[in-house]
Amino acid sequence: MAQRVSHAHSASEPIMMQTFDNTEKKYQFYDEDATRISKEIDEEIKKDSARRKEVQRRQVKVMLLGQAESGKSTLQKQFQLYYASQALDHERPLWRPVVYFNIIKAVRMILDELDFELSNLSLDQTIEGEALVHALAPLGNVSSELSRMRSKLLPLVAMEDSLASELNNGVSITGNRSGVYVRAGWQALVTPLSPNRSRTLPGSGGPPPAVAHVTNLASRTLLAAQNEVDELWKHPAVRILVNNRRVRLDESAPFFLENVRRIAEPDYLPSTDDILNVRLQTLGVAEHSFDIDLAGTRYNWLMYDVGGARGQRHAWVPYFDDATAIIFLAPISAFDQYLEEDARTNRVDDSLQLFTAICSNKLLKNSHLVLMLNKTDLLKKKLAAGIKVRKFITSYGDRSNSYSEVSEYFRAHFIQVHRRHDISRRALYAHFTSMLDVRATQSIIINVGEAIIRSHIAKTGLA
Ligand SMILES: Nc1nc2c(ncn2[C@@H]2O[C@H](COP(=O)(O)OP(=O)(O)OP(=O)(O)O)[C@@H](O)[C@H]2O)c(=O)[nH]1
Ligand SMILES: [Mg+2]
Repeated sequence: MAQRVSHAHSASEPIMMQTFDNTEKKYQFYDEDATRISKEIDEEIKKDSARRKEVQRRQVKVMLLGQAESGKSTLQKQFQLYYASQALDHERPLWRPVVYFNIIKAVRMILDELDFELSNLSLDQTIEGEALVHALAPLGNVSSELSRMRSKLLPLVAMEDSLASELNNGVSITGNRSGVYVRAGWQALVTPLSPNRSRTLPGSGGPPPAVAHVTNLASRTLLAAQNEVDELWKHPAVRILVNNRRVRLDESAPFFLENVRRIAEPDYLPSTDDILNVRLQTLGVAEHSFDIDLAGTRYNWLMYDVGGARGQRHAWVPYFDDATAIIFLAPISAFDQYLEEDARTNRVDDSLQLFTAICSNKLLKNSHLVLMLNKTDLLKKKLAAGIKVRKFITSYGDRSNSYSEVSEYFRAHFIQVHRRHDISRRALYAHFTSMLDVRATQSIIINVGEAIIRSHIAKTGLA
């Protein structure tokens, strides 16, 4: 067996050699070809990687950080208004259900509070309680008047959960005093495709029928109940409760309730002010993208708007290590407020703690840092209404309760945190802002935007 094989082997040797020679040539041919192709692929990979690097170098990643209700999403809208106003216009009709939702939630909260206060009035022995009894006394018995309004408002209030559930992608949420939570990027559900959009958006051609249906129903119900909404908001008992801060409405509620007749019009289209005033809690992280031109070069601006409540903050970290810049928002009007998620923590204290964590975070050591001391308009209003800072922040002591002194006091605290805890001793760019003021905010946006891009250029060596 072995021999036969050996014989067969030797007999076929020349042929085999011949074959081998040919294969060699073929291999050489293949080798040349493969080398050329491989070189081409290498070149392509290099070019592709250079292209990607170039795209990345032109990409500016900005994170908006701060506690819940600090104004992050409002700042995002202001950026959108300045750099991608077409996209905002495109979205305009889709803010309708959210505006309706804001009104309905406020009406429901007022009615709940009226019920609670009027039935517990005689039980409240505190100074505030007695003051309230005293203030309400001249109104006489308002119960029947209020219950008439309540029954007229019932169909409107009944829409809160279905509206929230549609905006919340079908997740049914029971309304409660602390508010209804709406998921991140709700536009994903109701916004048609447009350029300069959030990444999560589908390419649908308009709001799905369920959202459109519930929006139209809310619109009709509001049209029918607008007189009662107006009457309720202007009712002396409600005025007293609001002025005595017994009803804790969302900050934007007065704006919408005062504008209810305009909003109840059947052809209502949300104005820019409406869009800026709307309160919609962000859940998770929403990415927004638009282009910014600076000195003839186009930069792709990626803005990350995060949920600021304590339970949301863990979702921020994965975005930290390549963040070009952090814009930290601290609402300094919140000195008399406490966290919704922890009623013992003063909101300004929480902002200072959060800012300490951001300044000392190693992953953020190379990020450009901007601080916005926001809601200065509300701070001015609160101080003008006689609310004393020292009542809530004892260390404020006997300083004057004037806007200039109070705002400077808060600024100094944030600057001190930065000085003590900043990990890389970088510069801090601080601004006083009022995010509802379009003109003032736009000029800050231009400033901040350019400073961030310049710092990006300096770090990446881009020209
Ligand atoms: N008066 C006043 N209201 C503001 C200002 N900035 C934001 N608001 C309002 O404050 C509310 C909360 O603002 P958002 O932008 O939703 O807050 P946020 O930081 O995104 O909150 P989360 O998404 O929960 O983290 C909205 O109703 C805004 O209209 C401001 O400078 N002044
Ligand atoms: Mg938000």
